[in-house]
Amino acid sequence: MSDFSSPLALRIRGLAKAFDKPVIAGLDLDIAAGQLYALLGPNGAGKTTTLRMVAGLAKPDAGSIEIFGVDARRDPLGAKAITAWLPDEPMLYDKLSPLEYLAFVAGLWRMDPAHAAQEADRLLHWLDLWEQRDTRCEGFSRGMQQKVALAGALIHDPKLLILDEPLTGLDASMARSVKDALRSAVDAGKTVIVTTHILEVAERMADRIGIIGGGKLLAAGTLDELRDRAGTEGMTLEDTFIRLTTPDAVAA
Ligand SMILES: Nc1ncnc2c1ncn2[C@@H]1O[C@H](COP(=O)(O)OP(=O)(O)OP(=O)(O)O)[C@@H](O)[C@H]1O
Repeated sequence: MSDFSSPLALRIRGLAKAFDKPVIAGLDLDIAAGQLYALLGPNGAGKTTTLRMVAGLAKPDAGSIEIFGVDARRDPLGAKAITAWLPDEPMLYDKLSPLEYLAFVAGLWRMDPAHAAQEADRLLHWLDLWEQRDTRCEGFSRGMQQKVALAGALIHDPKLLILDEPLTGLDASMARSVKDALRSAVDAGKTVIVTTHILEVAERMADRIGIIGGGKLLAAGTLDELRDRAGTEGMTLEDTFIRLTTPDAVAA
């Protein structure tokens, strides 16, 4: 059962991108608003490339991308204003403290400084970084840096939040705290897209899952829908993923 009663946060049609060979070739993808969506696929399937095109960091060769109805190719600034992108290795200015970093990012978005300071307070409390607000980021653990980067991604109150492998390298407790933050962002009305190789994360967290392979969307749906499609009822997402991404997978 598809859930497209809510508006679409992301609508992709016919997306194509080649480097020395085609990576994405005719990708169609719909993601409804207010969900946590996990984008899966084998190594090199083009997940990061797709999401970089959505975030306006790579130019598609063909196709269309709409973010909450905003055409990201015609109106890149309008699309960026409602989108946050968190790469797998977020870049922080590590000589800055979290408060300074957030003020800097807010400045790039030309936010009103008083409003930005309020938002920074709220985010730093929410992400449990308040005690470290004036400490330079350079000494922070990877998980803390990830959370500062997440705060930076959220400071301009984007509707769509895209995170590339947000849990890589985090210990169990930090991973839990990032997962909780993402879930509460969805509960607060945001749409969150994550890529992950940790299938258990997709299995437990995602409202819907999309699997990319061969440059296209191979399958999408809830875990149960994917299992139905793969004929792996009662089996794990890993079994389902392997079934759907092997060369004789069920055609989309
Ligand atoms: N800037 C680039 N120049 C040349 N090739 C690139 C570039 N970016 C990506 N590629 C190639 O595009 C393909 C898809 O890469 P991409 O990082 O999008 O895959 P992915 O699904 O995110 O993979 P992974 O799961 O391993 O992170 C790979 O073969 C990669 O080498």
